[in-house]
Amino acid sequence: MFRKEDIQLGIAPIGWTNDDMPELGGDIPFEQCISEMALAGFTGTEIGNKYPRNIDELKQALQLRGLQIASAWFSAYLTTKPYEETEAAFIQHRDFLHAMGAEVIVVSEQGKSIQGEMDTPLFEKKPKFSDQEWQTLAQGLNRLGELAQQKGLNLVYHHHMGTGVQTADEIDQLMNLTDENLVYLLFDTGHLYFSGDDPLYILKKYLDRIKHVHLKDVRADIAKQVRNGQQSFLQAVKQGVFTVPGDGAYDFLPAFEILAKSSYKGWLLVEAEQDPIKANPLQYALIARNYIRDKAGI
Ligand SMILES: O=C1C[C@@H](O)[C@H](O)[C@@H](O)C1=O
Ligand SMILES: [Co+2]
Repeated sequence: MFRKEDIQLGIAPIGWTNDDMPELGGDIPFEQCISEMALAGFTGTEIGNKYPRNIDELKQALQLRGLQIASAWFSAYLTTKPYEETEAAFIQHRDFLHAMGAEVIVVSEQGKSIQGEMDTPLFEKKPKFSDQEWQTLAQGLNRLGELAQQKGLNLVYHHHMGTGVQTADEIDQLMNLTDENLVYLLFDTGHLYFSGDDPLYILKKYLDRIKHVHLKDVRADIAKQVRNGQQSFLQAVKQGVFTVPGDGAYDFLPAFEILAKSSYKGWLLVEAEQDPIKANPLQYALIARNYIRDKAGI
């Protein structure tokens, strides 16, 4: 279905160790994490907090296992802090990713976000941006997008549960307000499904602006409990709302077909944060790898 030369397959470290909740997988060493990624058949990864920040050390550890850095998450605070603060941090992050050979920078606006708050109900307390905040966010992202391109990278915006850019309407708003040649989109199946939106609506509408993909599946019964029980994002993750493709409720086949027919070239990155005690990371990485081989033909 996909042409092998167009696609690189990666997996995020968040199934081994969760940066937001170190109690999930805090004891799993970095080397075990990246060795198991390679063993499961992946050739790339994003960055977790256990990864060495020394460029040569990180490159060597990855090269030994045939892995590359696909990208790394960047938290922007454009709506709540002076632009210059976000810009200074972004430049450092960009230069690190450039040195690591990545081609995209994952950006998420964390101003007003509740995704890291353990007791804040996800659906009831979801932030909403004012008109002024939307303008500030869009202008700031355009400027960051330009900075990314100065080093040959593209900014891909990560819509995310518990943030001001979560729903399909909010993604529409962001895409309308930002420059299509500076701000691109990261398509994350799990966040759209959990939000109650149709991932295919976003995929089809913004196919030309999607430059990075996170493959995340959802356990629908847990998603429903979280919504009805007024639980937080972190509580949802702890309970196992997310899992790898092939283990949850989302059928990836239509999305794979659309991407394969499009001009998409880049990463498909499995990302399934869950408790590694309940879901053995190597076992789940293999479930994902086999599912992708079966459904996407790569
Ligand atoms: O891309 C992501 C990065 C994680 O830190 C985040 O919480 C997760 O849900 C995600 O999609
Ligand atoms: Co993601």
